[in-house]
Amino acid sequence: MINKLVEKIQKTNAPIVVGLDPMLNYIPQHIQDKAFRELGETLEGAAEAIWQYNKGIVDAICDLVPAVKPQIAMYEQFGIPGMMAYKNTVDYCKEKGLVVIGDIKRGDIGSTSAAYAVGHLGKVQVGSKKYAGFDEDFATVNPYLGSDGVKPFIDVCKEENKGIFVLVKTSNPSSGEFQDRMIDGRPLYEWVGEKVAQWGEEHMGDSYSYVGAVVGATYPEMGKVLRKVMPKAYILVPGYGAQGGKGADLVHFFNEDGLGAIVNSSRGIIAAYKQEKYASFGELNYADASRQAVKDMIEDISSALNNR
Ligand SMILES: O=C(O)c1cc(=O)[nH]c(=O)n1[C@@H]1O[C@H](COP(=O)(O)O)[C@@H](O)[C@H]1O
Repeated sequence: MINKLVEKIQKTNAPIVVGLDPMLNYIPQHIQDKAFRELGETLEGAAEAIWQYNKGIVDAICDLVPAVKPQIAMYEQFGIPGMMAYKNTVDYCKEKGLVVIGDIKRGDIGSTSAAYAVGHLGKVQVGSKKYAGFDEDFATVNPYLGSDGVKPFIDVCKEENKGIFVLVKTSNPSSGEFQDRMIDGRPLYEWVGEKVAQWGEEHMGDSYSYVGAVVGATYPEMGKVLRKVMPKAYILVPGYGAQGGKGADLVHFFNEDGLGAIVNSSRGIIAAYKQEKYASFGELNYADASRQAVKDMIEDISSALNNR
């Protein structure tokens, strides 16, 4: 999967992942009205609205980008119907040839992590049969329970040729509360980055590891250090757009070959039609606004990389 991701990034020339983090208040009124007419103002109605909204966006952007990252919380809040919308989204994106990064941020004690890994990336044994559950291509993993929580994911990744992105330095304002704490003269995120590089050696693709890292666009200086600490880890970089990250902040997350990082934007793309810049598209053409926002993001990142 890491090889497929790298190939698709090279083919599209777009080191970009579109975050599918649907909130009801981003969903155009006509989509909500139709779903509520059919299914009522219910969890089912909300899930249908999310699914139709996602489908419109995916159809509009699937030829431009290599990957999408559905954030499971946005679906989970709508209970079982929400989870069905998540699964439909994962399957639809895969059908469209997109690499799917399930943003599930799991991590627990060993046996529990193993169950999460099987449920999202692997196959569960039922009697003599095996079934895939959610079947994403990659998942995000929280490593702060230590190796026991991460290793089961790596084991499943080896069996299934799938990958993970391990949280190293997150984009949120309070991420430093714990992650920046100095331990033996180095911040905790650097220790975690070093561990990611070691875990990564266990499962290498052609040029990058199946074990990637998450480092927020909002901390470019730390990104620069972490790029060197984990030379073979693909870095998933959230925080672009809505959280303030810009193309110019991102250059050090990439290796000299222009590879090594993939930048996420969720609200900045999927709710683009709500921004003044794209308002002329109108609510009905929300997906065209998302397409234009993707093109602008590609341009912003390529020109930053060309000018470095
Ligand atoms: O793992 C992530 O994707 C993630 C890590 C991180 O440090 N910061 C972060 O924002 N994210 C996710 O990236 C997405 C950012 O969304 P926007 O701010 O709307 O682009 C959300 O799905 C977050 O959960």
